Amino acid sequence: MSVVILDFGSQFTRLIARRFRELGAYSVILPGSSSLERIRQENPQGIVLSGGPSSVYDENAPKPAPGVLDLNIPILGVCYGMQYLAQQAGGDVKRAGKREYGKADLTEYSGDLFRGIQGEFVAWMSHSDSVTQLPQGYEVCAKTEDTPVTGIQNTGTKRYGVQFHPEVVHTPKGGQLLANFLDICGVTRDWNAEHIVEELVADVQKQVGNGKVLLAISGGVDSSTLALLLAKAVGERLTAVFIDHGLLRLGEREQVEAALKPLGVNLVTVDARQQFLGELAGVDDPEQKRKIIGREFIRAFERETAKLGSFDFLAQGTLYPDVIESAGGPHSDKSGAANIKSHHNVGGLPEDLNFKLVEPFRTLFKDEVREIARLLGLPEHIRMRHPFPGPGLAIRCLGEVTEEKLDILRRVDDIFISGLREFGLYDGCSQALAVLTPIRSVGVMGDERTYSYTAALRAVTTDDFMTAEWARLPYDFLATMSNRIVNQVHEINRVVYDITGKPPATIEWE
Ligand SMILES: Nc1ncnc2c1ncn2[C@@H]1O[C@H](COP(=O)(O)OP(=O)(O)OP(=O)(O)O)[C@@H](O)[C@H]1O
Ligand SMILES: O=c1[nH]c(=O)c2[nH+]cn([C@@H]3O[C@H](COP(=O)(O)O)[C@@H](O)[C@H]3O)c2[nH]1
Ligand SMILES: NC(=O)CC[C@H](N)C(=O)O
Ligand SMILES: [Mg+2]
Repeated sequence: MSVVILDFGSQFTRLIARRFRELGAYSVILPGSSSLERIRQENPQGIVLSGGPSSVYDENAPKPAPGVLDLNIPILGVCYGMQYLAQQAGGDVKRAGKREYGKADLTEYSGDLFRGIQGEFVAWMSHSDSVTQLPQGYEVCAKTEDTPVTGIQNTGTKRYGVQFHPEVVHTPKGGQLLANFLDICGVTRDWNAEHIVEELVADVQKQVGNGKVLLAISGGVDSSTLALLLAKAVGERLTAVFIDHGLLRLGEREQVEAALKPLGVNLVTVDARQQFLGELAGVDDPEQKRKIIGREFIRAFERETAKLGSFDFLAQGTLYPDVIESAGGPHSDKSGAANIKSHHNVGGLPEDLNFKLVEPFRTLFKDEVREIARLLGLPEHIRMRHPFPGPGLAIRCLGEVTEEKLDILRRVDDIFISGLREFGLYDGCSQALAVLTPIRSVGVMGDERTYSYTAALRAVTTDDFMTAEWARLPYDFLATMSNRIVNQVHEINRVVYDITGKPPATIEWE
């Protein structure tokens, strides 16, 4: 039993599934054009038609397969999905006079979808088309000032539509609306992290059969959690490989080895410092750096495979944000989204990959992986560790990466991160980092002129790393950090704090 989400290309389709998971409901995302037979295999109790970039009146507008709308189960259309429902039932959809983008207040709302919801309802909008004529059998159940038809319902056939996106966090009461839809469908809400683990274990076993799995492990949250999951799924047929690419932080190799030991996973550490730094020499373009790192990771795994015996499968702790940001690359999803940066484990992978990838977390978000980690008993200090990107300090050393710059950055980073812990601020940030910029500026120290590098500090708060706010760290703390860095790292004479959110910036600088 499930809810089937038909995807018409919205950026937020995965968020619908995510909200259902949070509400304890099992859902499956299928392409919008899936056949009726395929949809029936999932035994759905309800269907969601997602949003999407097309307009329903376009000649080639994507549509659900014939018969889907005749299924005798509740259907919720979101944005494009609502416009499609309205059009199919004989209503009209046109480019609106007033487009809505961002937050809008519902001026009126009522009906089954809004049961139990009171007070103001802030709805996040992203549309240029609107339902201009209500189809027969439907009534309006929500309005905004600019869009008189913002919600529609046909309680007889149990067809519902909303013009806004209930799945995004910027629609604060959207979760309640989706919960109401689940109730209308009669979905039992007993889906939880335990089920997810069972399902992931079964999927891995099905994919891998009797094969051997090499796990790319970094000591980070995702790959450490994956180690525990894979140990459950394939037991002894698992070998974890940790690459020291020379781009790690101060003392990180020893710390990771010590932290992973108690997990009881068969761990091999590979010293690939020369190889990575050699390949990166002279390269200053961020995308090129990322691609080189992605490729060298794979080459390092291949060399280990040659030593350790054959491995068909390479497991990585890839998450959904890595996939969506790497869109368009050789190992990314063909979602039509823009390429923001090639994450080393997705868009940065070489075309000639000789492993089959095992990536059970590919559709999940960080906080969900942390829930799985809790269930699998990952120690808290690993579970709540800030993420550290696979390309490591290479993407925080802007421009060309050299041993000298890495050494400077390591010392700055260590002062900042230890400082956050010392002042009890580490857990309040989702991620913190230091960047070595290529900017040199004039300073005065000990009455002498200096002409040295600028370091940037960055700390953000976020749930899912898709969007982020810069952390409001106390001025006194920042002052202490600036002081310590300039005093202890002689190559730095200026420290700045990054006060940009994501968007418009990203978390890493490259
Ligand atoms: N030094 C490394 N050695 C081996 N594999 C690595 C290394 N760094 C990253 N990886 C692989 O790349 C994947 C993606 O890295 P990413 O940093 O997103 O995840 P993570 O390190 O597991 O967790 P976190 O996001 O908490 O740092 C990892 O899950 C792991 O499979
Ligand atoms: O393993 C990784 N390989 C990569 O290539 C990579 N690029 C960014 N990140 C991490 O992803 C999150 C979002 O980062 P951005 O806002 O910079 O895109 C942040 O947590 C980043 O640290 C990476 N992790
Ligand atoms: N977010 C959406 O689903 C948008 C639907 C349609 N393209 C519109 O502009 O109204
Ligand atoms: Mg990491």
